[in-house]
Amino acid sequence: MKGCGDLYEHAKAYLSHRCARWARALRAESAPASSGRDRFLLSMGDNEEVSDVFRGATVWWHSVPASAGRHRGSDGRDDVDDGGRTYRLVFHRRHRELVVDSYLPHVCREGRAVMVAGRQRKLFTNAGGGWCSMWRHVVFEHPSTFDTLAMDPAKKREIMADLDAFRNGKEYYARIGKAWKRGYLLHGPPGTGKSSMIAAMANYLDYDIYDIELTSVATNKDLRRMFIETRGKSIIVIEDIDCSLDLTGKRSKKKKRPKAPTTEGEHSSARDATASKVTLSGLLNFIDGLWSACGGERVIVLTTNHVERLDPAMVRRGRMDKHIEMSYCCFEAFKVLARNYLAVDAHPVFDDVRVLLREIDITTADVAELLTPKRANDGDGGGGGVDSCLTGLVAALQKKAKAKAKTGGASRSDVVVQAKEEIQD
Ligand SMILES: Nc1ncnc2c1ncn2[C@@H]1O[C@H](COP(=O)(O)OP(=O)(O)OP(=O)(O)O)[C@@H](O)[C@H]1O
Repeated sequence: MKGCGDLYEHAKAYLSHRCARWARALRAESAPASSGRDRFLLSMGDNEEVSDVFRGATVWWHSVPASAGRHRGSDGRDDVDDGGRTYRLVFHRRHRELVVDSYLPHVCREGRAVMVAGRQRKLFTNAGGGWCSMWRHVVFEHPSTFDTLAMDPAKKREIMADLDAFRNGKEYYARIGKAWKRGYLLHGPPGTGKSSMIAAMANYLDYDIYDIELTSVATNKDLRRMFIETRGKSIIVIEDIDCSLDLTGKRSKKKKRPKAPTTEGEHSSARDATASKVTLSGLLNFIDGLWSACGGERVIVLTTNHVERLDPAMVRRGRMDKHIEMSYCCFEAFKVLARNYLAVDAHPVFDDVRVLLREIDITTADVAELLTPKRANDGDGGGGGVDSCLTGLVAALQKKAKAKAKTGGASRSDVVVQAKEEIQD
């Protein structure tokens, strides 16, 4: 049946959902006052039977344990099963067309919806296990969404439209003969929201995340194996790709002296990178070699603070299809933060902030921190908390503007600084 590849799983989810609804209805009838919880999971036990009515036709689902033998239909195929338990569907022969053409697709649709609604997304990682190319996971619960992400709304809409086109593009990719995957390169200074963007993308698409610590992957072969073990509907992330390994030029086998690491993080990455035998060509194969087409529906995201350090082969279009610059905080991004952190859309200092942000490079993380209420009731959308956060931000921006003026001459924001000083005098 078209589009019902996981019929057993869909039927199982559908039946659990039906059972739960019936149980709720029964409980409401017998003890309405005690119906506090409305979410619980039920499933059919072995040898149980559940009936269902669809457009006036009654059907019966039987749950058959593995040991009871698998029923082989006239077409030589098993009943709906996962290699263990089987569901056998019984109905009157006059309903055959209705069941095959309408009821089973309905079960698939509903079952899939139940699975999506109840699915816990996962964050997989290979980090922390030494030379380990095994995935371990935790439940993914990052709260970042495109609503909370501070950036230019037009850019945000463009990215969301791009993700929609990808998610709905199965047939398109098949038609043009391209693997169903898309590469995003997120670049920009630290603290501008690259990780937040990845979490927002995962929440928007409802995908799992595979976060690869490249320095913990021993060889190209391990990297390929890890890719094969990832599932569809996932985002595969390699953060800080520029300091993960010395990938520049390894493809051409030139001996390049690695850049001297500057931070402790870069020191340890450099140590691990020396030990890892993953090469640029291994990584390029991982991103879009033949193996990378297996399974489909994968987004690959690379992040870097130094896009200029990356090998052009790695970031060329077709491999990294969309380059997204996460830049310093602009006024539009500030407005998102002000709404989310302080519940304000307008304030007398907004004009000052607009002028200052045009001149001053400040990360979104820094602005977010300055807008974080410092006392319990500050963030309730009114009162002194809002004023003190916003004036604190303006003061910080003015300080930066002054420092910039000292080193680089006057700027438009000096006008604001001067005006403020005049008022204070
Ligand atoms: N664009 C943004 N929108 C909302 N919050 C942001 C944004 N940028 C930064 N932040 C805030 O700053 C924190 C750090 O941001 P994030 O980790 O996403 O930045 P990053 O660019 O990935 O940094 P790094 O390059 O150091 O990994 C986030 O937890 C969030 O609170």
